[in-house]
Amino acid sequence: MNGKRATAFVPGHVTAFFSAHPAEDPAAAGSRGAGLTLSDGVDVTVTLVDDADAADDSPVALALNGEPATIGAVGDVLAALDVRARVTLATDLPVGAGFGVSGAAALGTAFAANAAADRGRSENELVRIAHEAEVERGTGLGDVVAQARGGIPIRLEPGAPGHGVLDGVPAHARVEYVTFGELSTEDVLAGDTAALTQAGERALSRLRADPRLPTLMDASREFAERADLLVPEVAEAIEAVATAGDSEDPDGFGGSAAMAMLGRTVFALGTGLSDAGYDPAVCHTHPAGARLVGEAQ
Ligand SMILES: Nc1ncnc2c1ncn2[C@@H]1O[C@H](COP(=O)(O)OP(=O)(O)O)[C@@H](O)[C@H]1O
Ligand SMILES: CC(C)(COP(=O)(O)O)[C@@H](O)C(=O)O
Repeated sequence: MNGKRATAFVPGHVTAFFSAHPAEDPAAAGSRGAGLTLSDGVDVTVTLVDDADAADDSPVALALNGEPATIGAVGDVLAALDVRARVTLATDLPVGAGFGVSGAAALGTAFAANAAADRGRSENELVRIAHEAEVERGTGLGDVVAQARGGIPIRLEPGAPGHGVLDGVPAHARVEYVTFGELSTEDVLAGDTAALTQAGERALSRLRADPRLPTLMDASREFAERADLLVPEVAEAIEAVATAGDSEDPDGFGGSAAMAMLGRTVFALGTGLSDAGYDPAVCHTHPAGARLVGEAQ
């Protein structure tokens, strides 16, 4: 066992709305859209493993909150960097529920493996490697570039650095969320995305004309309906938050909830879900993007 290791933190990312833009080159493929990066995220620790210690040919052994797990993009990132490692993910976020955990795992693995194995890649190169892995696995399109940026990213053009163009909503907010279960990103992305993409482009035009949080939330609600993605539990919660929304909310975001793409998850600004009688997880928008948080021999 070589034992050299590094840890990266990557914020979670809920997509408010998106349009899908496939392309042959995975660096050019991606999505347009907008979402919130979250102070709840994923700590990714990469520990190098000597060839002699590796049980088989696979470049990675992955654990998620202490349990063995498989996230294809993580192995692909290690292979791209020619690194063999154990990867451990620690997160409070639900998996498969629209928080971009797979994107965070891929991006955090890229940052931490580069540091642990001293691969000398730049941030843009690492973001591209993680983005390509995520796109090729069909587990996400725009989470990685959003998580590399932080804040409240607007994805104006799809793709990795060199292709994609990002902007942001200059704001900060308390965020509440409740998850009712998983929704398969792979299944939705593999299906017919024409209606979804039309709805996503419309939502993006609205946000570009008025880059403020209330508009982002409103465009997100309209997107979920037009793209026919709303699930009943989430629709009910959005309605309940709207009804309770007249109560005093210190952040002034009363009544604003929307569905996280792609999960059976509702997120609200301020105290929207608490005011509606739910018992949500609470975090904030995250001011910065993915970063290394530690290295050790
Ligand atoms: N326990 C698990 N539940 C769901 N997905 C898991 C689990 N362990 C690993 N995975 C992998 O994580 C991916 C889901 O990642 P995530 O980004 O959280 O979902 P989403 O795309 O909804 O945001 C799945 O594609 C799956 O391969
Ligand atoms: C919405 C999605 C395509 C998937 O997001 P998630 O399910 O969180 O992986 C995202 O990557 C995006 O491009 O906005």
